[in-house]
Amino acid sequence: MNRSEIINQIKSKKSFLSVGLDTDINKIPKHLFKYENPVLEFNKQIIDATQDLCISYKINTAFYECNGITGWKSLIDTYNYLPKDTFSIADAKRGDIGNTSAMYAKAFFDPKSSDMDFDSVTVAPYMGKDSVTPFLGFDNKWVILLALTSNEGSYDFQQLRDGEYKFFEHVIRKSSEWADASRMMYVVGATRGEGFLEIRKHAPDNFLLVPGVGAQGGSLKEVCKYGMNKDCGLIVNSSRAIIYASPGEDFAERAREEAKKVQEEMSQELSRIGF
Ligand SMILES: O=C(O)c1cc(=O)[nH]c(=O)n1[C@@H]1O[C@H](COP(=O)(O)O)[C@@H](O)[C@H]1O
Repeated sequence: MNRSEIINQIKSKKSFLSVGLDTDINKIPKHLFKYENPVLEFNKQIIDATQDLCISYKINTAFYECNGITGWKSLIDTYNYLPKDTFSIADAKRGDIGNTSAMYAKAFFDPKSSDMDFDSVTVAPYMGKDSVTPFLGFDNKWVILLALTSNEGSYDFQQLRDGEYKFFEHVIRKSSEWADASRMMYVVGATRGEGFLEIRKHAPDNFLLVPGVGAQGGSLKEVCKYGMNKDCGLIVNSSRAIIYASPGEDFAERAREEAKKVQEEMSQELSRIGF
C-alpha cells in the first residue's frame, strides 16, 4: 500500500487507528477453545468487528512465535484474513547483518517464500545501514524504524545526547538518507508527548507509527497536538485496550465499542486538518 492509499483510507474512514493483534492464548475468552484454532478465531472476530473503524492491523509476531508451529500457522492465517484495504504491519523488530536481514525481509514480504506479503515490518536501527536497506528492496513495502519508543528503557540509549542531537535524532537523520517519506516510517511512543516536536524537526513528512495509547496511558490529544502533519502523518496503535476489552462472549462487541471511541476522537482531530 502506498502513501496516497494510506491517506485515502484515513480520509474515508476518518480514522488513523491500528488495532494491535497481540493475541495471547492465555487471555482469550474460554468459549473459543471449542474451535480448532482459538487464536485464529479470536483474531477473525476482532477483525470482523473493527475493520470499518481502523486503517491498519499490527500483528506482533512474538505472540505467535512463542507457540511454535501452531503459532506460525496462526500468524500466516491471520495475515491472510486481513482486509486487503488495510495497512498490514508485521511487528517483528528485525535487523541483522545484510544477508540475514535479506532473509528476514523475505519472511514478511515475499509470499512465494513465506505465504506472507505484509505492507511493512518494524526494524531496529542499531546495526545501521546494511541491516535496514534489505527491507527496502521490495516495491511498495515500508520500513518502520524504531526511533523513540514508549518504554522506560528509551532513556538508556535513545535519549542520550551526542553533540547537538540525541541518539534517536541521529537515527532519523541518518536513516532518511536511505529512504524518503514514501518508504520509511518511524516508531514514536504515544507516551513521549512533546518529544514529537523533536521528531518532527527531522521527519516533517514521514508517517509515524505511534503505540502506547490505551494500556500504556499515552494521550491521543497530545500525540495529535505535537505530531500531526498536513497529511495526518500518524498511525496510532492500540492493542490490549481494544482486544481485551471484555474477557467474555461479548469480547468482539466490546472491542468494537473501544475502537469506536478512539475512532470518534480521531475523527475530531482530523477535522482540524480538513480531512
Ligand atoms: O514497535 C512497536 O509496535 C512498539 C514500540 C514501542 O515503542 N512501544 C510499544 O508498545 N510497541 C508495541 O505496541 C504494542 C502496544 O500494545 P498495548 O500497550 O497493548 O496497546 C505492543 O505490540 C508493543 O510491542
